[in-house]
Amino acid sequence: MTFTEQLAAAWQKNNSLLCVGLDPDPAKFPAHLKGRDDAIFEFCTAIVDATADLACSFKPQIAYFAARRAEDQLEALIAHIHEKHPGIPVILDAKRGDIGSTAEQYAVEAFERFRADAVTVNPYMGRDSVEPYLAFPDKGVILLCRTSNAGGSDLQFLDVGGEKLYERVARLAAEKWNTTGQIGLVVGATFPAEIARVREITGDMPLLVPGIGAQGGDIEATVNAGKTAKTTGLMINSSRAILYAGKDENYGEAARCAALETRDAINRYR
Ligand SMILES: O=C(O)c1cc(=O)[nH]c(=O)n1[C@@H]1O[C@H](COP(=O)(O)O)[C@@H](O)[C@H]1O
Repeated sequence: MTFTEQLAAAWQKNNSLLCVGLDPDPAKFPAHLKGRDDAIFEFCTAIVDATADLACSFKPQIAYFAARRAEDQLEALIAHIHEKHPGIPVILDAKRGDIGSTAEQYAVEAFERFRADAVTVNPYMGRDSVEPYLAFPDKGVILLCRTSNAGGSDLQFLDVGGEKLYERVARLAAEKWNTTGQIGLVVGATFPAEIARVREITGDMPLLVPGIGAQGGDIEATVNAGKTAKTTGLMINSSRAILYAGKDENYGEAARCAALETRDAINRYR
């Protein structure tokens, strides 16, 4: 099954457009996990097990693992998701971008080492920097387009011959690069007008939309701007608001409540 087929099945099965982001910060872990060698794995698997039936995808952010020499725990976490919750795609958030020969190694890292179903990629270096990921036909490649941070406008809003740079990225992706149907785009929930514009340019392309929850993006505006005719098409990511909803041993339950509330809030506007 390809990433897009898996995602479509998960949207249906869990009646959910919610992507649960896995950004484990040990400084925010409950006290009973502190000091444990496997704390990151333990923390994340409890969140995954508590929310898997409410999510359309999981998105581990690689920096949170690499910064603590915990790539082995990331491997084990993704293996756990595939084994215990088959059918829920894993997007490795790595935001890679480099010349083709190096991109080939990043693709092997994401898809063979970590066994992710999709990876986030920075399109700044152009088509040949994206192609090595597309060589894995079952995998998804999610390109940064209009990011959720304020500074995203520094470059993404530049005029490039009558359109903004993020619009050019969306158009290149939809009209030229997506010959195999593997590409998706990142568009921040903090910019609903741009979500609508990207949807207009890209048809039914899956959009990863971070920025609700901790970054304050509006769920109603996000869903209205980004949903497709089938009322899907979105992976609306929330990380901190779910991960750290609880502070003690019951953090899994608290995460489940936050995920349920978010999934249902999203569904109200579909
Ligand atoms: O690619 C991403 O996932 C991403 C793109 C973007 O424009 N903005 C953004 O916040 N993200 C990621 O989405 C997550 C947002 O986390 P919360 O703000 O805690 O929900 C982090 O892992 C970010 O790295």
